[in-house]
Amino acid sequence: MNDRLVSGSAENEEQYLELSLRPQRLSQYIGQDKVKENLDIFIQAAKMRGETLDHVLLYGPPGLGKTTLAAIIANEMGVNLRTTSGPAIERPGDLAAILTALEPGDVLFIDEIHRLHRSIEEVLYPAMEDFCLDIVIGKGPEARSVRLDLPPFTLVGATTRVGLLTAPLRDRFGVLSRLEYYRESELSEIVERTADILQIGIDPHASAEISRRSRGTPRIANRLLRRVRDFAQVLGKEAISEELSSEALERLQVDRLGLDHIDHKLLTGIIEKYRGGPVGLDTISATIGEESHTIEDVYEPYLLQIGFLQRTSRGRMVTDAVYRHFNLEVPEHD
Ligand SMILES: Nc1ncnc2c1ncn2[C@@H]1O[C@H](COP(=O)(O)OP(=O)(O)OP(=O)(O)O)[C@@H](O)[C@H]1O
Ligand SMILES: [Mg+2]
Repeated sequence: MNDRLVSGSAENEEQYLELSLRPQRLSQYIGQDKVKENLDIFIQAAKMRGETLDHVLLYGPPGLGKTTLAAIIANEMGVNLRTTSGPAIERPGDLAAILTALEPGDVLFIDEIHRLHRSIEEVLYPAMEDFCLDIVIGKGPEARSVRLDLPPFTLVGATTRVGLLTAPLRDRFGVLSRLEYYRESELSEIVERTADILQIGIDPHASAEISRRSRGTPRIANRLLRRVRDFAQVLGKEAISEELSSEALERLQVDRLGLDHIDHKLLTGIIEKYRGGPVGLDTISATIGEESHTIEDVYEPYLLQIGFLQRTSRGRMVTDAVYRHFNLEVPEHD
């Protein structure tokens, strides 16, 4: 799935590139206006009171800027950012070690927080609520619990699957921010900003075209831009013209809505084999050979967002828009 050009997740080498592309301040963070306005107020208020910022949960599809925002929060608060992730914390002791090493006010970023083990979550509850740790020393009848004070800190959690978070954990976040897919105009701004950093010129029509094909996702926009830049470089061009970008995007086989061969397989599969649906997720999964949870987390959200798929109680259905997109005759409805 990671060799997919329009995948929202980051490939390995990409993670390094992204570091240099990440905006550092809230004012440079494009789009997500509501999330930004709220955070701005909460950050200012916390700073005025000289307190730490309340715990923040960021959720939404991959590549929309959760990690970026976590770093911005730390920057704006003027504190250190400590980064870890749900799967990286294997034992309660690992988390205890991280928490006791924090300095007052620090931001602790836990990526993929839905993957934290339950026993580790329980360590987190008193830490988030009362800034303390309850540790058990010894075993059996000798065992006793010791309470350790922690410095006040801000937990920033990120997840693509907020539904998997337990209620007690979710309830301990004071700020819940849902990131949305970006508008085309916002993506164009992001593409132009990135082109600037990469020191290549770009025609506004070209950045608009890249944005249209980026599934509302900055990571994909930046990735398509880099691939288009490769074409420009090889052809010895100093700027990306409209013509060059359309030709390059055509060759990259990302269609005009940013759909690739897997989306095509999924959508035409439902049309050809199940007359447009409804059809169950597991059946789709077997038909196209992708795991159900991958379909649910990775492929489906954007197709739902653009109104190409509908979720019904009896399964998934394609909409008329899909038939039109593939130049197929729209079936009659009764
Ligand atoms: N609002 C934004 N303005 C400018 N660039 C952005 C914005 N949001 C994201 N980006 C760029 O998109 C890329 C991906 O963002 P980021 O890594 O923060 O996404 P993410 O939500 O953490 O993804 P994942 O769920 O895979 O962890 C980064 O290179 C970042 O520079
Ligand atoms: Mg991230």
